[in-house]
Amino acid sequence: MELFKYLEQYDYEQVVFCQDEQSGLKAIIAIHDTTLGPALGGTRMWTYASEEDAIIDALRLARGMTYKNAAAGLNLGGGKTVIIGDPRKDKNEEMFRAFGRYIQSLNGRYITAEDVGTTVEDMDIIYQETDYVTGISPEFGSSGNPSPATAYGVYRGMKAAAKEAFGTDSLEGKVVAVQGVGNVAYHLCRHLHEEGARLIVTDINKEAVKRAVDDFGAKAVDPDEIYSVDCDIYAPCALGATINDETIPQIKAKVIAGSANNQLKESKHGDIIHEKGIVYAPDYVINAGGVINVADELYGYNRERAMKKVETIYDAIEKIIEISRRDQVPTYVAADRMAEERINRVRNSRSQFLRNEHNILTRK
Ligand SMILES: NC(=O)C1=CN([C@@H]2O[C@H](COP(=O)(O)OP(=O)(O)OC[C@H]3O[C@@H](n4cnc5c(N)ncnc54)[C@H](O)[C@@H]3O)[C@@H](O)[C@H]2O)C=CC1
Ligand SMILES: CC(C)CC(=O)C(=O)O
Repeated sequence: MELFKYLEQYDYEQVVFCQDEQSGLKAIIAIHDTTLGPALGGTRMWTYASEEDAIIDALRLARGMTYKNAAAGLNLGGGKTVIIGDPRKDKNEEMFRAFGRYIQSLNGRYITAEDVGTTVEDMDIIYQETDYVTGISPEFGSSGNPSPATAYGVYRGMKAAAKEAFGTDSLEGKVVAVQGVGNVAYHLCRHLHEEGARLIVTDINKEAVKRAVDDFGAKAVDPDEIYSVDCDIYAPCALGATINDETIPQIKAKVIAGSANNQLKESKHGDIIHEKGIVYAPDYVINAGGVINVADELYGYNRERAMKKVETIYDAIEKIIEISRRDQVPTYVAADRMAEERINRVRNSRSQFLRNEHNILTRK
């Protein structure tokens, strides 16, 4: 791939390749934009088919964080890490310590947290080497696992999208097809079950499926079947790019609302679902609960304050739907506009000669 051409196209600031032979660490830290503040975004550990796939994933996820943090009103920029490896087999303490030292070397330009394949325990190890990590154990005064907060935000955003599609935000009796019932979606299923929604679930991990079936009476289907099931709402909660040329013709849902990052394979897929009349809750707006929660740590964590802000994801989705209607654009375009307007306002108001050196990391 022509890396610099790609970096230029979306104006990335920095990419750091981290290698530690002894522990097996191979990681890519991508920092997209720090206009609003230090780049905050989680660390994903995954087995990629190629190094190029890993780089592209890191870059796409980092850019998504710039938009997510901006749209959520956080004073944070966008970044993300991917560690190449199998989270079930390749993790070790030295790897996360080595990674922590790389984060420390960036001096606060990048702050990490959990993502797919990493846990609170991994963040605790990183914390041995750097202060620039969130989502560590509550014993350290931190917010712990961000997934329940993410799930609550998705639940709130799903209700707002349902109101647009069905005329009511009640999810009682609605059929929700959930793809991937991992950390976030398990908690999402709990909220939906408590409200009386009916669940259809799938996962490549059989234990995760069994837990949702046992705990919430969900119906299980094979991974390939989830797109075509009869449902009101499709909730993509696994990996990205599941809204694409192959899946769109199969989807019967009137709402797409889930936690996965980068759900649209390409922008054109956002246009296609809009033309089909599907209400799409833009991924980085609806799944901002986790980052809102961990970002609160930077001011001294207060769960009540954090969750109050997570609740407002309902209003954010309502606002985006309103802009989409008013400007006759798909919801993903409306969300991008909202995020870009905020970044540009701040960028333009910054003087070259009066830089603010204030560091929001009060823990330092
Ligand atoms: N954990 C968090 O707080 C946040 C997570 N997200 C995003 O939400 C999504 C889920 O995150 P987590 O729940 O933390 O991850 P997770 O790893 O706990 O859950 C993902 C689940 O998807 C399953 N899966 C993977 N590929 C699949 C496929 N092709 N078909 C069906 N199931 C499949 C996995 O087996 C796993 O159970 C990810 O895209 C993540 O980036 C976004 C914001 C915050
Ligand atoms: C898991 C979060 C704390 C941050 C993040 O990386 C995300 O929202 O995707």
